[in-house]
Amino acid sequence: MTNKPISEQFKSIPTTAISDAMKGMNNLDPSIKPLKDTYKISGRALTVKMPIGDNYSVMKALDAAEPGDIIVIDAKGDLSRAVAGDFVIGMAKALGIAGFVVDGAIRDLEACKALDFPIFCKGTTIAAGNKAGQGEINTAISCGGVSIQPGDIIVGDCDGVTAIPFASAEDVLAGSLEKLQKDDQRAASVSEDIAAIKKHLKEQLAKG
Ligand SMILES: O=C([O-])CC(=O)C(=O)O
Repeated sequence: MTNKPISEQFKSIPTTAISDAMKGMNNLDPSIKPLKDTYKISGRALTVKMPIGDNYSVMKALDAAEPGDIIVIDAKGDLSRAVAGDFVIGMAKALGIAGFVVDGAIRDLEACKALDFPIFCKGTTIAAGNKAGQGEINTAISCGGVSIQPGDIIVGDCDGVTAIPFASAEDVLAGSLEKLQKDDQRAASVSEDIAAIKKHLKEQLAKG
């Protein structure tokens, strides 16, 4: 047994195994991708709901965040205004925030990559957001087509981002570990043995 918080126990598990354990139900839209393939995040969601183009509430989120939180932003899929650039991301990194997941865009791509802070987003843009004072933090949001509650567990890697409702985290963890073990057994059962591969394919095709 481990004493690690459950949100950290997902860090070594690929999103694909977590997705399989949840039957693919809570994966964010695949257009939300890491800026670098090496990024892997796992932590509790601090949610942000912002009107298109107004990133005031992202500042509120930075102010409220605890180290290890993942800022998950419902930016309504807008790609015309950035929710953050290298200045905001630099502050997030210094505060110990574990990552940004955005249904929208960031800017200052080169500088953001140089900060080596895990950002998962739909794209990049040039224009900054306004800070008009609207938006909410820590309320239920929809990000990338998935409902996310504050405190849900967010896991992201090179394949994308998935959200685990906190109440089902123990079950999903057990299901993901079981799936990983099955995947290993399946791979070992065929290895590079052509006869074993043919047998496996025959069994799969017989199910069709
Ligand atoms: O301040 C902003 O809203 C976006 C920005 O340019 C930065 O974070 O560098």
